[in-house]
Amino acid sequence: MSTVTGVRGEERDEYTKAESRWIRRRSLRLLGSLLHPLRAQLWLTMAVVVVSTAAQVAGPAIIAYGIDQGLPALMQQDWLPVGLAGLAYLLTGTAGAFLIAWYIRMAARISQAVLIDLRTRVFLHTQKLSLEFHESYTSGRIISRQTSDLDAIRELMDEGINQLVRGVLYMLFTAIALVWLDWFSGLVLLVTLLPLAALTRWFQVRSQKLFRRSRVASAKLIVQFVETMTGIRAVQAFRSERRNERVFGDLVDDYRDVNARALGLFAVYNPALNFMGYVAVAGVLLIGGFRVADGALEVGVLLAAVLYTKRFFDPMEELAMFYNSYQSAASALEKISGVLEEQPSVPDPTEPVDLWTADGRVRFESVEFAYTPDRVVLPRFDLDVPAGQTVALVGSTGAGKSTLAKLISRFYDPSDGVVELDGVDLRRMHPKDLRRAIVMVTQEAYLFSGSVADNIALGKPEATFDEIVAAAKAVGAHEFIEGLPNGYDTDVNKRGGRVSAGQRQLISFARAFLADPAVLILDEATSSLDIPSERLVQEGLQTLLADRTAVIIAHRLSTVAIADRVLVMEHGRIVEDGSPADLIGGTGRFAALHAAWRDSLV
Ligand SMILES: Nc1ncnc2c1ncn2[C@@H]1O[C@H](COP(=O)(O)OP(=O)(O)OP(=O)(O)O)[C@@H](O)[C@H]1O
Repeated sequence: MSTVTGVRGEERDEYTKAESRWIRRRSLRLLGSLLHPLRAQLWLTMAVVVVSTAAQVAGPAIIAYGIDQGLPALMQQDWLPVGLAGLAYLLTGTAGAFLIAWYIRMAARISQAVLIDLRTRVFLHTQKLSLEFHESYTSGRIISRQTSDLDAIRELMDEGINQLVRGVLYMLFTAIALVWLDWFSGLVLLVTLLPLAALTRWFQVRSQKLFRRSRVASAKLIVQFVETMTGIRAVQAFRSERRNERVFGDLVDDYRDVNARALGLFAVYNPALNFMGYVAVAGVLLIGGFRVADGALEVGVLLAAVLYTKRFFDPMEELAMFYNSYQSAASALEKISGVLEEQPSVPDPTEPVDLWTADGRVRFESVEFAYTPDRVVLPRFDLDVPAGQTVALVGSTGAGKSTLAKLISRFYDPSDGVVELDGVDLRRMHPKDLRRAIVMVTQEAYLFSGSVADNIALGKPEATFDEIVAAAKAVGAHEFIEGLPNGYDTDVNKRGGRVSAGQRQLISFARAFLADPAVLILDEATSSLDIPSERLVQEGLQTLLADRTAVIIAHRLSTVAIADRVLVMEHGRIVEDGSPADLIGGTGRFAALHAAWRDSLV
């Protein structure tokens, strides 16, 4: 069922029967795996709710006994039956209340356990998924999974199931009690149930469609919100607030319309439900009344029948609501189970090769790469980077530089051929060894919330403070860090702790220096730095590159100059390969590029 495996087909409105079945099974499997560890508690909770509902339903039958048996006896000065009835009523009521309290508490505990398990699974799993997944599945969608979808499931677990179990049991026991007490009144109730079933079906079909559309509309709102906020710099730079306002306004309108229509359905269904309840009670009372007059029915039984009929309709409204929270939760579970079904496209090896210390020789052998099968981005090529060499990758935008870098860091696997580190296929290396041996420093030099020291220590979590300071000193970051309000303890994402683009890079250099990988891949920031910052970064870079293999996606002339070797890429091919001096002296593309660069500096 490749059309709906993982997150494929998630955005679709309609599915074929086979696809729906596949998705439903996947959701059920997930639900099963979540509930399995809790099965003992589940059984106990079920037992408690059954007994407590039975205790609650016993009320009217006890009243009937009290009236029909107790009152005549009381007239004969025998107060025992009435006393017994009163006591039994009180006892069942008290027991029912205590058991319900117990049930609610246990149900809440189960629902909390399930939700925390699910939330953790989604977080850990999405974190583990390869870059390929995250490049196409936007953060807006992931946030939707973690927020509104988990909320929908929480709502169902906390309120919906509670209502369903208690409601269904209540109706079932009430119906049984009614039939047992007086089957004829049961028959009257049954007759009113037929139009009610038709009405409920009508409501379900309509509300299902509308609620599905409402969920799609709300997910779109979240995605639009997240995209605008993540791109807030571009939004403000291009003054696209107006446009976003319009798009957001349209989405809000859609959302409001569809919700208004869904709520309109309740405006029909709920009053109709109430009305049917009144009709049923009137029917039971009228027919029962005649039978009492005929002496075919006792008054107490009639009263109990009326009470049962009335109570039968009580949970109905909540059950109709349940259907919608069930729908939301089911669709949320479908999506979450899809995300959890996704597998990392770069799987961990089953039998990893031991490569504790790496020298840093990188080799591409007969490698070909395509993101999608229909378009080869890197046509077949070989490349050998000896240990310790600094290679600068240059080329026009879209030439494939980042793609090559991503293959070395194994964010992707080649479509064909092998990428090796010290003669070992990257696919056979343990992820821990791989991450220790090969580190990629990305353009944006991402800093996480926390202190500067924490951010540097990401490179080596067990590092001592002295090691952190030594790393910062080595790349020339120590001085500016000392100058921050709280030095190494400054929180980088708090007001006052903000650091400049160049400083950000220095921190990420210190992080990489501390990690001390055999191979460093660096996507140089394109944003231009002022001259002092540029010099600082350049010096930091030199220290960082010493004694290791380095592949730099170079955007600066000064960086290319310190490289041992330059690779010029064009349309996915390496078109020139040589030392900077040789290439500058030649007549190739790099010579032209270099001349243009130099001119731009004048
Ligand atoms: N995740 C992706 N899915 C599909 N195609 C991609 C993906 N990433 C890049 N490409 C395509 O692969 C080609 C090479 O892109 P790549 O990012 O490697 O270029 P680059 O040389 O690093 O460019 P730049 O200097 O602009 O970053 C481009 O044509 C791009 O459209």
